[in-house]
Amino acid sequence: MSNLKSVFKNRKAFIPFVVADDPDFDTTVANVVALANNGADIVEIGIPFSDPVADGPVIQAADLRAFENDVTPTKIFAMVAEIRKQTAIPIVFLTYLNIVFKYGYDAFCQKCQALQIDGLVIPDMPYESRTDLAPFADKYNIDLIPLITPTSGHRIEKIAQAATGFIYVVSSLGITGQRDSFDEKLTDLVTEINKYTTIPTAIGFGIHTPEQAQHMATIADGAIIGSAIVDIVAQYKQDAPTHLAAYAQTMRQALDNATEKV
Ligand SMILES: O=P(O)(O)OC[C@@H](O)[C@@H](O)c1c[nH]c2ccccc12
Repeated sequence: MSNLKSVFKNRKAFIPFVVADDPDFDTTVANVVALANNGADIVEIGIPFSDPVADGPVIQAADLRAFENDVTPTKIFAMVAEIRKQTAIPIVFLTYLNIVFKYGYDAFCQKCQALQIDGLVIPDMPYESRTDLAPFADKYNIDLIPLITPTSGHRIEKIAQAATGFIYVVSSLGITGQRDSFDEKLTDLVTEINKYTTIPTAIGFGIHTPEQAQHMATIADGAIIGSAIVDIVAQYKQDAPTHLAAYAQTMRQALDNATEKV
């Protein structure tokens, strides 16, 4: 079984997202370790890209800070190597296809495997375009985590059936960032996905409070939290790890309180 899929067996998954090299190399390492030690089940590490079409202002600003530090995939692989000295937590990269293409599909996936990166989330790679990268992901046992959105419609069946690891359910249309309310139809979307697959689902986009996380975990198998985490990093900079630890514990508790509704 995919390492990622097995994460969801025992509890609702808490999946925080950080931007690599924001505010710096060492703090990124410390942030991931703090999240891992305080209730995260998978950490999503963002590899900044110059044209992040799906990202809202909070994550775009973090990308810019990382670019000021001359972030590159090579530097991020070195960060993960440091992280791996301290935690075995499952990690997925979130990035855009051009980053992987430029590094080389084979070399990138090989490097991921060497660092125990379990999956890739690539928001600008539609399901239909995954065929170039998929053979390399398969070769090195990397899950390509698909995104399903409220407008995926008739494509849901084939996306769900081909999925490995978990499915990233995008809560609402638009860009990343905090939201105050969510469409009631989200439950129907997850129910529809579950008709076609037993792969776990995690909901992301807009979740920032423990109450929202708990609600999402009654609908799906986990919650992905990005901008709220990146905001804490922006605010506390080198002191972020202790603040992230406290936030992670709150989210962990909220997810543990969730009971399955569907
Ligand atoms: O920031 P939010 O609203 O909590 O959403 C998660 C998100 O940040 C993370 O998964 C993500 C960062 N960049 C993305 C681009 C596309 C899809 C998802 C993402």
